[in-house]
Amino acid sequence: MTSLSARTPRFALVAHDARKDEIVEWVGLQLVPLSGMHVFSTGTTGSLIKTAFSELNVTCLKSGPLGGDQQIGAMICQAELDALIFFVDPLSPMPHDVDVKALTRLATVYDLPMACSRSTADLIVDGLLGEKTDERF
Ligand SMILES: O=C(CO)COP(=O)(O)O
Repeated sequence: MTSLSARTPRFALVAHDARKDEIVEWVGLQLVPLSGMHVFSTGTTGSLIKTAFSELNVTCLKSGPLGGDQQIGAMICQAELDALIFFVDPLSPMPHDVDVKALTRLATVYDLPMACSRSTADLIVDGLLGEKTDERF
């Protein structure tokens, strides 16, 4: 087993419009651990996070409806991510619903730690940075 310090954890952070304020707030609460990670994000979510926390290492992909969800899905297939934090809006129809479903499906297929809520996102951060029993690091 390699140690966590062997490489920087890579997190994808994504939120639908109704939950963008929530993900920015969550990032603020997890700023210390996230500072040691490489963050990938869909376009609009990533810009908001970058604006709020310029000290974070954030790579912005395409906006979700323009292919950003699919870019993150491709990263999952290529084992380029360690976790997906995806604050989904369960109450609104989405024009790119198929992309949303494909993304969560791929996270499941590849057994990638995925959180759609703050409490689970906290558990993932704690789990990945706590005592390591996970051979992915
Ligand atoms: O739509 C999204 C995820 O499905 C998020 O995309 P944005 O961060 O570009 O709004």
